[in-house]
Amino acid sequence: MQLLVSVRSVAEANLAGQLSVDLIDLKEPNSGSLGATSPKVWQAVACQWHQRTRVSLALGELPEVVSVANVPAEADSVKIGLAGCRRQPDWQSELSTLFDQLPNGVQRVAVYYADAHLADSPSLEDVLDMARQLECQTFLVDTYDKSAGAVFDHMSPMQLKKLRDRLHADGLHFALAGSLRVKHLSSVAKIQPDIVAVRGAVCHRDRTGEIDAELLQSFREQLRLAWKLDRQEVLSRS
Ligand SMILES: O=C[C@H](O)COP(=O)(O)O
Repeated sequence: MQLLVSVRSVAEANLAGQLSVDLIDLKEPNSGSLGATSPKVWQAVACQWHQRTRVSLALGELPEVVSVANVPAEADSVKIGLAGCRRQPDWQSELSTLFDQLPNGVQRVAVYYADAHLADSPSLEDVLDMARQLECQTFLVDTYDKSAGAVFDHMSPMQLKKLRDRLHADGLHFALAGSLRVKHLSSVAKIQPDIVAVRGAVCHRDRTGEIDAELLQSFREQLRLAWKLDRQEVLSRS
């Protein structure tokens, strides 16, 4: 299990990097669930950190992404949200065109919004189909409307566990996000995603505040403990 932390600036990326998170994810929280930071920040962070940790980029929602020309080759992966695409017939081919323009080696993340009805985004089956067709390496479940609860308000742990099994059978990594908090970690540990992705839980106030080193360290420790406890329970039952 790896920890991804979304950061909005070079300073926050440096903090997350110094605390050895597994993935530094660049994202502007004031611009929505997958809001993009500037290409200048992508470049600076990817160049500085790519040899020590993976750097992922949020590029925004598909209808507003016009180009991926500024994505640095040092980035590990990119994700593009699908809000507003549910009734757009060409969303998959538009996404495919953008993915094909990425620098070699930059991985593709498929994004499914658990609150798809609020995002007007494609269904789970449609996003799964796209992930296979466009050869995505990771499948992210996140929430679009951060004021409408956490991921578990839209999908049950059982649904997420079944999804993880399907993704693993297809050779995809599973990343789980959506206003995850310490109180959710025992459920998260049972689901066993490959990547746990957060921002709000490790910020002052809310996800638009600043990342706090102590909150980040404490969240990571709680995640480690929840994982350990779950593994012990599994072993004791077997
Ligand atoms: O990719 C992960 C997201 O940035 C999670 O943000 P959140 O924890 O505030 O929902």
